[in-house]
Amino acid sequence: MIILSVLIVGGGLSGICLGHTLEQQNIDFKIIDCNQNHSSKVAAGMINPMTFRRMIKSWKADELIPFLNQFYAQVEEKIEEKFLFPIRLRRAFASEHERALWIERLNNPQYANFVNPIERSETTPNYLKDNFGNAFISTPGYIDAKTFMEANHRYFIQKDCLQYDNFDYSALDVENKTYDSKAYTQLVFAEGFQGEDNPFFGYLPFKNAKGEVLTINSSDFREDEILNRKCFVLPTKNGDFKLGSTYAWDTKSTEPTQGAREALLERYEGLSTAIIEVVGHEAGIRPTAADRRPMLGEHPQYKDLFIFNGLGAKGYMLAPYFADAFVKYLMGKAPLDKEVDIQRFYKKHFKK
Ligand SMILES: Cc1cc2nc3c(=O)[nH]c(=O)nc-3n(C[C@H](O)[C@H](O)[C@H](O)COP(=O)(O)OP(=O)(O)OC[C@H]3O[C@@H](n4cnc5c(N)ncnc54)[C@H](O)[C@@H]3O)c2cc1C
Repeated sequence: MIILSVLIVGGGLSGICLGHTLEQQNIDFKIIDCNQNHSSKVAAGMINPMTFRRMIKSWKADELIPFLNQFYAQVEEKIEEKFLFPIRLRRAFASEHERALWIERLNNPQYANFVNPIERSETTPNYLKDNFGNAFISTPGYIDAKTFMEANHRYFIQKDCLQYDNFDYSALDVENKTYDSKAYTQLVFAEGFQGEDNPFFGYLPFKNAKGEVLTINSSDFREDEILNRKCFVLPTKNGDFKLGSTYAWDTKSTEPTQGAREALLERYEGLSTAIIEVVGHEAGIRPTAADRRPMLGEHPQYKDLFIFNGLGAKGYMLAPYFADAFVKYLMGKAPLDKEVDIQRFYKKHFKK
């Protein structure tokens, strides 16, 4: 039997999903988190299985969706908190071309789980600027990110599996596998965008993307659907709505900006006529790899030193599935998918 004691640095979505997966396998673990989250907590938490640009399924959607449905339902039951809200996603087509692609997907059985017939005007909200038609995407809905984070932190703190602290690299002895003089068997860095400053993994091609989201009020919006075209309007359990989101690269600032606020409101004006009031504005940074695939795996020189990062813009969709794959890999049960394994970057950075 393998006895592991895993130290996880970072208690965002990645650290939490790893924690639950390790707990399921009866593996001892501890999460250290500095309690300053700038991604998982501000995320809209939308699960969107389509990539609209080319109107295709997003990467691995067929495997990820059933997995996350089961995973989040189990976590909700375990921690006694509801955070996954099933709701449909209405796509307002951006062009005739997009509408035509949608009709092609409707005739393709491989898309049967995700696409639905084009909506009639009677079922379309009157506030939608509906130039090319619209249709629903079947999705599990959205995760209320703040509830998810707070409830999971409470759960792991109460189990003594999470402590708030800044990870001190100078207290790490990678040769003897100790941190702060305490032994671990494996160490996983799940630090989100701050991973690019990690002294062991900072060489990886991070291409982090800042994102901003507004919280808005409106008495007009339907509360039973997410609306999407160039921006999204997502109802929350508190009765307000999230309007998001922007992308900006090459910045480490987590401050909201006037420019992003204006950009979101301009996109909103192209989507809907409903009167809105802005009541909040948040920013965060999506930890993203240059090739937009997760970055998972072991350091090429230091054994038992791992990274779990790069979940990008669809973390809530990817994390459950890849936490499971990663724990199997830690236990020596299965190799990592080559597309996510950081070995894909070794050649460039390390000679044999
Ligand atoms: C505006 C915005 C909107 C988004 N919308 C969606 C969406 O709708 N759907 C979706 O699926 N995804 C969305 N995402 C993406 C999603 O939020 C990310 O993929 C995911 O949160 C990444 O989680 P993570 O745990 O890897 O990183 P993080 O959430 O950044 O967590 C890393 C954690 O590590 C801790 N940490 C870092 N360094 C240290 C250290 N040295 N010591 C101790 N602790 C440390 C930090 O405090 C933090 O808590 C969005 C992101 C943003 C910014």
